[in-house]
Amino acid sequence: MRLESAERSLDLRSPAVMGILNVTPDSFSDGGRYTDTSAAVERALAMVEEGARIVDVGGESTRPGAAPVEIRDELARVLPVIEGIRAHSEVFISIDTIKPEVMRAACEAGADLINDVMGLRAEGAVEALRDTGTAACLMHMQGEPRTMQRAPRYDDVVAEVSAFLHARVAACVDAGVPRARLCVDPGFGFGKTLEHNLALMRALACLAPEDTPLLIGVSRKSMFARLLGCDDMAARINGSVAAAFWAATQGARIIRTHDVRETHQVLTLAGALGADRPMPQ
Ligand SMILES: Nc1nc2ncc(COP(=O)(O)OP(=O)(O)O)nc2c(=O)[nH]1
Repeated sequence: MRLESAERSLDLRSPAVMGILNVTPDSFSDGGRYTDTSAAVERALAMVEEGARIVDVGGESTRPGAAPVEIRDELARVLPVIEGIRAHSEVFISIDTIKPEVMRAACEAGADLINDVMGLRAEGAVEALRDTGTAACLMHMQGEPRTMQRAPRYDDVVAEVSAFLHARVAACVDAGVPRARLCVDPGFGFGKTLEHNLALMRALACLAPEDTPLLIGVSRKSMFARLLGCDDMAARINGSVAAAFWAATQGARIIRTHDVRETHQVLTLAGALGADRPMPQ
């Protein structure tokens, strides 16, 4: 399995680690740490050394209640960082944004993947993907960041999230985007209760369209606070890496994480055990 972009191709026969680089002042777990461009580029290169095969650059927090960011401010945050990483590394770079204008500019600056928590539903987003020739991650969210966690409700969360991911892939393919450039993500914590998140974790192997890589992002999320009783962010790493191991056994191909070294070690173990592929049903 591979994920194709205009300039690079990602081999996903074994799961890839996507290192999170939030260049925001208010991201829920690492906000404010990498607002200086050189510090952000240094962190990106360090994550590559630790085993990241994708670096996910985000300029706008998507946590519940986060303040929206103007296009010009988001561009000012992400473009220098993408250019700086590209000047030093051939690593796959993703841009975590919902705005088509930011997608286009980031891809121009060297990004290979559009990571859109809205599943490319904004007007012009699918066209931006088609025109830039990059890859994309299509994520499910119920509602919008400001309100999504107020009262998430589904008749069948697995069926509804899977149907959404199939529909977004079809929409992109119908618009002329090759399937080989697409991956999908159930969107843990994006309009989901703990029970919804756990149901999706149990059903990972059946969420994505056939031959479409599955990306998951549970790193340090509040689902672990409730389940494991660990409010402290650092204490959530055990749940995060255990979930990464589980996801690999269920066929997930990209694991989005703040803790790159630890996640890479866990996925290396999964590979050594022959466990990083879907278990026979
Ligand atoms: N594809 C994908 N992208 C995502 N982007 C942001 C967050 C939220 O986490 P984080 O980036 O750490 O926080 P913030 O949005 O506050 O910057 N989660 C996902 C996710 O689960 N999947």
